[in-house]
Amino acid sequence: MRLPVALLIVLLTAHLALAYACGRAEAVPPQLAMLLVQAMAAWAVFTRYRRSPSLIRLPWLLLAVAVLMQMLWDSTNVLATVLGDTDGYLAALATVLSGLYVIPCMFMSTRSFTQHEPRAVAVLDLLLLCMVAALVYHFFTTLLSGPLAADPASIQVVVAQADAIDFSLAAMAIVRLLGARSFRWRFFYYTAGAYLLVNAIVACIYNRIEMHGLPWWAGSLIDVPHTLLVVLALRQPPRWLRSYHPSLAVSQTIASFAPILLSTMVVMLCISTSRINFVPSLLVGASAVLFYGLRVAFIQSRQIDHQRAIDQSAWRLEQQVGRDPLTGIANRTTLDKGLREALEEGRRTGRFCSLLMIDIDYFKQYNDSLGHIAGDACLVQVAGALSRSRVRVHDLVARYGGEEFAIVLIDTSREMAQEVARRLIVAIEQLQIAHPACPLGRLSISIGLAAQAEHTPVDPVSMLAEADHALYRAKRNGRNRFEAAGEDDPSASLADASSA
Ligand SMILES: Nc1nc2c(ncn2[C@@H]2O[C@H](COP(=O)(O)OP(=O)(O)OP(=O)(O)O)[C@@H](O)[C@H]2O)c(=O)[nH]1
Repeated sequence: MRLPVALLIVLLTAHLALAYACGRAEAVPPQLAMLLVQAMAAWAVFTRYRRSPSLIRLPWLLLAVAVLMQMLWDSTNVLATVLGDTDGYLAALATVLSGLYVIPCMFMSTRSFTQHEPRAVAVLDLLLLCMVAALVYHFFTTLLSGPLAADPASIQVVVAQADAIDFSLAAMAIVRLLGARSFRWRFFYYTAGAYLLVNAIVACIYNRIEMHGLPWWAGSLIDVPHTLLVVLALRQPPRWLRSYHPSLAVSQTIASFAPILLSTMVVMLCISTSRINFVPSLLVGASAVLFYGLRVAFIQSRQIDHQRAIDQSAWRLEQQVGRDPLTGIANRTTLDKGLREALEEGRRTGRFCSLLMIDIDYFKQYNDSLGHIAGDACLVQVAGALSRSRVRVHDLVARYGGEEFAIVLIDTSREMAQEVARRLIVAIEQLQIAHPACPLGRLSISIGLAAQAEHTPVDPVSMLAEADHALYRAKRNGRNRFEAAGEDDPSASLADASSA
């Protein structure tokens, strides 16, 4: 930091001394010193660019390009003086560069720089800014050539126009500083905003002094914003910049407002240039409005796509949360919810539901003799067979836990549920899953049945307890069978399903 500051002091002193010695601000030697100060500013910004993480590199690069364009603009003026540019080509080129300098500044102050922004939006902004640069050039050249050039009022219009542009650029950067939530972005807008503001003030003073003839020291004014830029870009950022945190609402409002600033600024510019260049101003102004509309349309369509993707993943997540990961059927949470809804529906409509609790017989022995992997595969097979054997699509087949399953049969009477239970026992038999440790030699299930009645509570716990109790009886009574709750009388006990 010490070396650049020392160099800067040498250059600033040299500028003043050379201007004093030459007696003119526009003399070539002092202007060369000024160009070196600008080169230092571009180098300082470029150093920041190289040190920044990739997401924030582009704005620093744009700021460096803006300084380089100013440098190019001043170099063209120096060259015109050295060559004694009689045809005014170099002066015209300087005017073009003064217009182009606006582009990177506007771009860095109005872009959102988010990765989600569609590429088409960046292209539209760039296109609009190129049109603005062309308009500014056209406007300046019309005013400064031909009959209007002799009129002092023309010069005043150009100066006022330039001031309006410079102060708007500074204002845009400062507004972005107030809305930046990340410290790195705040630091960028702080540096850019301070530079653009001082640049606008200096240009405003310089242009007004120039109208009455420049004193020898006036050129040093142009060094001020560039000196500031070197100091700000190389120095440690001030502390308040770290502690300032805009709220999310403020930050979002400013970020979404930035593109409107660009269009508004272009339309205002077009209104003021339309007095001299009516058709080009009208074209650029209309494009600003049209491009803003297109930008909103592009962003909205991208947001609809994002929303759709979010909805899909939320739906997938919901499915996963309510599913048993091994068998893919509903899990205990979904069962509780589905059973409660079925009970409420039954109570409201009088179309009662039934519940089957299903348990695989001797499953511990199955695991012990064939291993847990085979046990898992067996659970998947049983779950598939139960799902295929349900009566209605709305019937809920769930894994209750371990080797226990449950089925909620909507609008199903006790008699119909008994019929379903019988069918399920047969369906598992038909799977013909060998079970060496089972007396039957193949896998079987036992079922406990509970049917909803007028008095059944809507809370699923009591119905689950009833069905579980019936299941316990089915196990006790020999397995491979079903029992219905409330039929404790052995004569009412339902027959072995295989004999049904
Ligand atoms: N492979 C596998 N086994 C499981 C899983 N969940 C529970 N089990 C096993 O299931 C067996 C259940 O055993 P028990 O509760 O004694 O019941 P059972 O052997 O079927 O006897 P009964 O129900 O009386 O016929 C235990 O050995 C558990 O380890 C699972 O996800 N995968």
